[in-house]
Amino acid sequence: MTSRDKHPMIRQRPLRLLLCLHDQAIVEAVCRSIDIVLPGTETIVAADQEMLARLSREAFDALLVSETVGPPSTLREHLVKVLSYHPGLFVVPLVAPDQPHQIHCVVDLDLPYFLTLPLDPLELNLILQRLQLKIDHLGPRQPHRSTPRNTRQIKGFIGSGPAMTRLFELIHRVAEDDFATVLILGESGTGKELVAKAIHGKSRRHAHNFVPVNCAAIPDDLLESELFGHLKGSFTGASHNKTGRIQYADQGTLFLDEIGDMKPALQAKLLRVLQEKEFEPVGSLKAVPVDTRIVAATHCDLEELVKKGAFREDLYYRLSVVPIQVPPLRDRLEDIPLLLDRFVEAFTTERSREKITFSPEAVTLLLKHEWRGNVRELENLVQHMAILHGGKTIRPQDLPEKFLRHYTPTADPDGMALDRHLFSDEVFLRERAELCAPMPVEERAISLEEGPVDFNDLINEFETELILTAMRFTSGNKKEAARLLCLKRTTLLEKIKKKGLEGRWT
Ligand SMILES: Nc1ncnc2c1ncn2[C@@H]1O[C@H](COP(=O)(O)OP(=O)(O)OP(=O)(O)O)[C@@H](O)[C@H]1O
Repeated sequence: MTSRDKHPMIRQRPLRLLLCLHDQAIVEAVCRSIDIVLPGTETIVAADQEMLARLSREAFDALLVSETVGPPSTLREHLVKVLSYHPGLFVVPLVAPDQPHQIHCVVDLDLPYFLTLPLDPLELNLILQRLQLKIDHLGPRQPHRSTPRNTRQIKGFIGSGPAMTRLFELIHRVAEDDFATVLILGESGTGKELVAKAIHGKSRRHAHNFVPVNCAAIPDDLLESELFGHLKGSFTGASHNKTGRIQYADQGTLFLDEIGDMKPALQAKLLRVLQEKEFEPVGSLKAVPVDTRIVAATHCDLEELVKKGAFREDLYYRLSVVPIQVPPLRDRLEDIPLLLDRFVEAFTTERSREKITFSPEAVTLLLKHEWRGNVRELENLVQHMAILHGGKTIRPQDLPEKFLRHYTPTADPDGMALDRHLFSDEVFLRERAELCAPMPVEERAISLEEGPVDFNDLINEFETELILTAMRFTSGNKKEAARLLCLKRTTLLEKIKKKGLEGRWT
């Protein structure tokens, strides 16, 4: 009879432990003790970069963690994140007594269990026994991640770290005050439009229209009548009265994306709407009252534009009553596993495709990427992978080249070098191109020897061909075409309209 059989209250559920330890000798010592004290335990060893990703995706009973070779703050940073995302997890840091910052970290975070280095086998065994007891009394482990503390989550909006928690809090507060103008700042693809929609959705205006206008995608001469509307005959081509988008946003929210691209004459007219709550359609002298909340967004440095005289200072101050900064994805890498889950679920369900999963090694590489295109880049990657590898687990060698800078093929048990070419970007693009016939984007040799070329004409022509290609490829599905081109749907719609391309892809 074993010692466990003598204690009927102790169940025999095998445990799952995550070890994030930075010395192979310590890993071996811990594994030896586990084999003796907790036989049958599943032990997973992870590098510190993949620790958070694994904890988000899989269920573990405990984490044993020691400090990386990185800066001294790493252990604390990791522990703060782990404790806030997984409050029920049994966390045991391994600390060196001659490293005061490590001891402070345990004390400050009020961690009940820790081990000191060098490891004392008796101390280790004791901790492991406590772990078994605690877990058997607490019942089954929580599947996957738990909801972060103090987060007022917003449906469909992924974000778990402190910066996103603050953002959600701000969205709720701004939504309650229904008049203040909001200026959303952040790099392209960080989710500025999602923030604007969330503010609208949480405000009392939610039953009315949310009207987005991309100021960069509409030609300057059309933007005024798009926004404010016009009277029949007010200019050549104005064959009928037109209602402006601002009117559609009455009682609702007008979202002015890329506000930094708005020309000064129009800025003055917008300022009037903000100050007087009324506007005049083009060609009319009669002011129309309007009750709309204006939410603007930009990836530009508006203060810099003000200094250069390209943006009105008074409008800048009017717009930025409440500035909201959306953090870039590289500053919130902990969200990547959650975003992956969400985008896989959304894309495969919407397109009736087989699901994909990302291997821990692939996730580790994603955590090292710079994400200049932010969340939109991640969303596009998921779609790219789901098209190519539906039903499979994505391994490092399946990822596009740009993710492999930190990858060592020798560490790849499957021999990346052998099948890398099968999954490259070029193959993906070729497959996609073959499906898309006829293919209007031709190979073109541009020679400057024959004289100057018109840069704008060429770019314009290429843009047209690119849009037509995407529209043909998606059989006229604008939403899907916008995805393939990494554009917002509204931007694509504006471009199609501006260039008169409607129907030309058939
Ligand atoms: N936190 C998030 N959770 C879930 N999806 C997100 C999140 N952030 C962004 N997305 C998705 O990423 C894509 C890009 O987001 P969005 O269009 O809001 O970015 P943006 O900052 O307005 O981009 P741009 O500056 O190019 O206009 C959208 O499909 C959006 O739904």
